[in-house]
Amino acid sequence: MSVELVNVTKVFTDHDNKDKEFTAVNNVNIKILDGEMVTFLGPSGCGKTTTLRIISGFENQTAGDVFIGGELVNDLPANKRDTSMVFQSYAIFPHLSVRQNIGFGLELKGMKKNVIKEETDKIMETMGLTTLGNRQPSQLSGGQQQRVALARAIVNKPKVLLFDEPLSNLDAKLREHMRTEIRRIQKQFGITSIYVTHDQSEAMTVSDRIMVMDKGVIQQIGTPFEIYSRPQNYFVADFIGRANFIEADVTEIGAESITVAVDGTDRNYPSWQKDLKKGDKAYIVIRPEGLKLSSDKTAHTFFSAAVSQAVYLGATMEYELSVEGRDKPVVAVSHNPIQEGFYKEGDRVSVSFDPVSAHIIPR
Ligand SMILES: Nc1ncnc2c1ncn2[C@@H]1O[C@H](COP(=O)(O)OP(=O)(O)OP(=O)(O)O)[C@@H](O)[C@H]1O
Repeated sequence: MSVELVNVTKVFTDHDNKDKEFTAVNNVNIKILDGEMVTFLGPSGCGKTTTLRIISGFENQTAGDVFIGGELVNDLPANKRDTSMVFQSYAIFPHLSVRQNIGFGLELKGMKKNVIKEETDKIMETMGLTTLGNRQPSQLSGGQQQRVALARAIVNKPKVLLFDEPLSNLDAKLREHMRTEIRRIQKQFGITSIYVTHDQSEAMTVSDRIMVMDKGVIQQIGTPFEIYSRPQNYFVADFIGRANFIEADVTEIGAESITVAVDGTDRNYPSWQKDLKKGDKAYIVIRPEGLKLSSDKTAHTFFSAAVSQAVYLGATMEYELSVEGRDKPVVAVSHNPIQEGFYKEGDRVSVSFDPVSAHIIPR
């Protein structure tokens, strides 16, 4: 079932000072398609949880409309919206067994005992909980508890699943495992899902599309590829992953490429933010893995640099490079250091990159 927000705004008023207002969500517009999984991503306080709570009905918007399955739900209370929320604190009942926890919602609905058993068995099998049915929550690991919470949400067959930072209480390894699990189950059931996180790699793993927010405002909505490789603006490029920003000026815009000049030298790039016009100030955004290092001084280079830090991480080698005339160091990552060679602190290197790895944004 689709979920649509039209011009949704939330203004909080300070309890002690009624004149003081704070806009937590500012004119948000998004349509989430049936069966799609969309993540709201952004720094703490950007308004992602408030937006989710507005969809669930736990919070009322100040202005704008919320549609679920094409139906206007502004005046529908949370329990009538056919959404189900999975929280970071699992909110499973400590005094009920796993099986009772999962079947709880079905019992509330007054379903027959044998149907409840059937439905509960099915979901427990899908979620790998079959052998844990009689355990109490206190006898479960964090990951198992989270799986019970998820099973309990899914067994009710909600039209929309809402996830509020569901994995933030788990350790790193379990988080990685659970996010692929959540994605697998979401796809299997085809449930429209909205997921809130401040963890980028979690967002990249679980999402069809990501909505990046800052200060209540949408910065970009796009696939993980678009968000990472084709950021709309400086905020998105800087917030998602790591990026190097090279100051440039737009000298020409063609059908297939943009020409920008760095220190007076023109070069063409195939990918750019389409609001840019000739004469605009721009940044070339280049991710650390897009940079190629070489010790060959005669190689075609973008700039030459000195290695100021070299960190070996096993799978990758990370470099911090200092470039004359630049205050900020340039960051480069080699994903195959054994083949590409190791550089050590103090080495001089030539730095180049393929224009396809770069993206041009407004400055
Ligand atoms: N009930 C409230 N009254 C006043 N201000 C609120 C209320 N709830 C949230 N806010 C403010 O609205 C802003 C957005 O909050 P929200 O919880 O949506 O952010 P978030 O992006 O989910 O952040 P986090 O990742 O820290 O949870 C914050 O500045 C928060 O302090």
